[in-house]
Amino acid sequence: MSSSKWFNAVHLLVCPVTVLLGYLINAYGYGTALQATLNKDGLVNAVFVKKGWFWTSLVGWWCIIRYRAVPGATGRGRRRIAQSLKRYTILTVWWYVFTQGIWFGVGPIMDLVFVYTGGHCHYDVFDNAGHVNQDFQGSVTRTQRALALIHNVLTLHGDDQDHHEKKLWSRSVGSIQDVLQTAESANVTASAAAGINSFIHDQMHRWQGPLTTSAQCRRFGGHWAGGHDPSGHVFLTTLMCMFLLGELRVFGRRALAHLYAQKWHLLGMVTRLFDTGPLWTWRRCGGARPMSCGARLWRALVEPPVACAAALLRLTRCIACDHPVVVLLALLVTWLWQLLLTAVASHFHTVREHISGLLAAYLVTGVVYARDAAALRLV
Ligand SMILES: CCCCC/C=C\C/C=C\C/C=C\C/C=C\CCCC(=O)SCCNC(=O)CCNC(=O)[C@H](O)C(C)(C)COP(=O)(O)OP(=O)(O)OC[C@H]1O[C@@H](n2cnc3c(N)ncnc32)[C@H](O)[C@@H]1OP(=O)(O)O
Repeated sequence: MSSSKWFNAVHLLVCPVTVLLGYLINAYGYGTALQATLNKDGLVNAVFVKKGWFWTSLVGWWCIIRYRAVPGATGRGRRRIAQSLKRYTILTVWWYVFTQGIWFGVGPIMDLVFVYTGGHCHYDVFDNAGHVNQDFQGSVTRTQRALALIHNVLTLHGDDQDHHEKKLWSRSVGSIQDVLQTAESANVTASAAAGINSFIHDQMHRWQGPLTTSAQCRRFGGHWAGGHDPSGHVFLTTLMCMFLLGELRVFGRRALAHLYAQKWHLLGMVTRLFDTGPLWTWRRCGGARPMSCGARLWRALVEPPVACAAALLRLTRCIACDHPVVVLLALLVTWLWQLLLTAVASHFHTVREHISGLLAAYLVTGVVYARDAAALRLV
């Protein structure tokens, strides 16, 4: 099988296989340990994955420009960049309309599918036993944050309640206050729980509405539940992996050849990072002309971190400027790892919601790169 066919196979299969692997990990009972490493509010998810199209755009375009065809072939180089820009623009528009919004005031496709299949922004704060509903926000931190927000909105509109609502209003505010102060279950009876939930739901939709997208619902402390919710994470990680692998086809050979040609230079830069241990330096200070104790301590304890920082800076600059394909591959591995975690985290989404997120990204990127396959094969 030629390398081009291999690459084609990897490009087409890596995302579906990663999702399938996640399901197999769950099926064989190893999912719990992996799910424990998952943090919705963690740095990787909040800063990288959720803003992943920005990072993917940045690194992808830097590689496309850095590894563009040799200056001599300007016509072909310009044509390739124009083709990459066309593919990138299609995928960026698709990313936007599927996850961010179709138009001003119109939610993204993933939320429209959800709403039209019966989904809603719920406020089931208390369960039938009068405790805070565990499924309401999924974590204590998020629940506390959501309840504080609901409490502020109810307090702000306390005077807007008519006589009948006043009683419900004070009971709702009181119950939420109990939970916020004691972080335990409020003294809400089962019969009262449903009434309080429905009152909070109506108030939040009245004062903070319309809550018709997952972003608005999340922002105003609601729980996005009840419809078919295509997984935005599966969609986004698949779209990013398919884009990076697709463009790697354009410059991958040249980038990896350049990396291979400088392998010893890079290896030397990496080993120099570790060549600064204090004991190693202390031994070297012995030598023919033994140094004073103070001078040896300076050489052993102060110079090594400085030398290590300088070596790290040189290596970072070399990779970022001369071998950005290393950063692209690191991003690719990160997105695939996050895709695996999302597939393993069965409590976030059903399999069908994963599959709809996957297909939404996969079909568009498949068509975009299949259309350019002939041009890409010649690269
Ligand atoms: C044309 C120019 C050419 C030249 C370009 C040159 C250079 C380019 C340089 C720069 C680029 C400039 C322009 C490029 C164009 C565009 C730039 C893009 C800018 C951005 O990019 S600006 C980002 C704005 N956008 C946000 O700021 C985030 C908004 N948000 C979302 O867009 C969604 O969020 C999404 C889609 C990320 C996920 O959608 P979703 O929420 O539906 O996800 P899903 O339902 O699957 O997950 C259910 C729950 O499980 C949790 N979960 C699942 N898997 C998990 C895992 N593995 N680890 C931890 N938690 C996980 C989730 O965190 C979630 O929990 P929760 O939502 O409560 O956190």
